[in-house]
Amino acid sequence: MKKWLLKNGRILNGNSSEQVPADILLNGERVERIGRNMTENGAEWIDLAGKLVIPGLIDMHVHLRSPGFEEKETIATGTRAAARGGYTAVACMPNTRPVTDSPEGIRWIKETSEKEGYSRVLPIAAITRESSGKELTDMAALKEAGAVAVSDDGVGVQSSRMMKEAMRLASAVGLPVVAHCEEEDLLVPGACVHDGRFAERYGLPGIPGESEAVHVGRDILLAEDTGVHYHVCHISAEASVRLVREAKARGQRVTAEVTPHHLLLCEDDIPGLDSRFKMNPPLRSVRDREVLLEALKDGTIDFIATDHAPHTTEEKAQRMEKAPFGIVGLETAFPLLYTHLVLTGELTLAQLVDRMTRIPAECFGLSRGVLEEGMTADLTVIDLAEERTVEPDTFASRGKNTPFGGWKAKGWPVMTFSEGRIVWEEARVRV
Ligand SMILES: NC(=O)N[C@@H](CC(=O)O)C(=O)O
Ligand SMILES: [Zn+2]
Ligand SMILES: [Zn+2]
Repeated sequence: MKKWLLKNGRILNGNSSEQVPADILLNGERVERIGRNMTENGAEWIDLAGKLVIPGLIDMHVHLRSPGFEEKETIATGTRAAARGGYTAVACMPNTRPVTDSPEGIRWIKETSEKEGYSRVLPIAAITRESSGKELTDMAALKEAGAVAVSDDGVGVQSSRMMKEAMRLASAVGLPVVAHCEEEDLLVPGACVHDGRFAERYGLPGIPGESEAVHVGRDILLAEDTGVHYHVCHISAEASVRLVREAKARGQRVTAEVTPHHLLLCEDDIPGLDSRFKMNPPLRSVRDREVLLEALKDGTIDFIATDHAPHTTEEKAQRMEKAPFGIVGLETAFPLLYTHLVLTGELTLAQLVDRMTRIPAECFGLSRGVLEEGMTADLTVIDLAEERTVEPDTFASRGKNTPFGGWKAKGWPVMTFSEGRIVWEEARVRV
C-alpha cells in the first residue's frame, strides 16, 4: 500500500478554531499518524510549506448527469471537477436518463465511479419511479445496493399522500428523504427568475418564495410522526428558513442545505437577460440572502452544497425563458466562499470548513469530514494567499455555466487526496 508523508502542513478541522502545524502520514486509504518532525521509510514525502490542510470537502448535492446526459457531464469529468474544487466525496442526484430508481442504476454508478471516478461518489436514488411522483421506489433494495438517500430532485413530490408514504418507507429502511421543495400549483408556466424586482423590470414570469416554503411546511408536518430524517435541498426563501428553525426548536429531525450562489448573489446581481443566472430555486431578494446567511451562521441551515448542475454551452446560450435551470459550482465553491464570507468577516474559516466537511458528514451518517488518525485519507491542501480569477474555460467540468466567471478569489485547492490517492494536484505543489 502506498504511503505518503505530508510535511509541514497546517491542519484545520471544522470543529476547532486552531490551525495545528503538523506532518501527516497516509497509509493506503487511512490517515495513519499526525505529528511533528515525523520521518517514515518507504513513504513518498511532499513538503506542504505551511499550507492549510483541511478534511476533504463533501458535497451532498451534485448532478453528474451520467447515464444519459454525457454531453453535459460524465462521472469522470464531474468527479475530476470535484477533486479540483477540493471535494473528496459527492452525492449525485438521480435525475439522469434513466432516472436512478433501481438497484441496478445504483450499482452502475458505484461501479462506474470506481473505474473512472476521482473523488468518491455517493449515489442518491429516486423517491418515486422515474421521479414522476406516482409510485414509490423499492427503497430497501436501493439502500442495499448503496443509495445514501432518496430524492426526486429536479421536481417536487406534488402529492402529499405520496410524500407521506415515502417518509414512512424511508424511515423504515433508514434512508433520509432529500426534498426538492416546489409546489407546482403556485407556479406560472415559463417562470424563470424570482418573483421580485428583476422579474418585474424585465416583464418575466416569476417563481415565488411560497412555492418552496409551502412544501417545506407541508413536509415538516408530514415527517413529524414518521421519525424520518427530512432534508431540505437548496433552501432559498425566508419563509422556508423560518419553518426549519421552528421544526428544529421542537426537536424534529430536519436538516437543510444552502448553495454558494444563494449565499453570495441575489436578484439585484443579475446583470440582464443572462441565462448563466438562471437556476432553480432562483436568486431571490437581498432580504432572503441575508436570512440564509444568518441561518447558516446560527445552525438553522446545517451545511453548504453546490447543486452543481452542468449544462452545455448551447443549451445555456438560449433566452432566459428557454434555457435550462442550473449552474456549476464544484470548482469555485471554496475560494468564492472563503473570499466573500471569511475574508469579509461573516464566517470564520473554521465555520466555513465545518459546513463543508464535518457537518454534512454528520447529518448523513458518513464517517468522513474530520482529519484525524484512523480516518479515511481524504484531505485538501489550500493556498489561502494567491488571488486568481474564475475562468470557466479551464474547468474540468463539461459545464462552463457559471455566473462567477471573471470573479477574483483567494483560497484555491492545490492538492486533493481521496482515500489515499492524489486526485488533483497543481504542477507547482511538488517541487
Ligand atoms: N438546480 C437547478 O437549477 N437544476 C438542477 C435540478 C435541481 O437541482 O432541482 C438540474 O438538474 O439541472
Ligand atoms: Zn432541486
Ligand atoms: Zn439539484
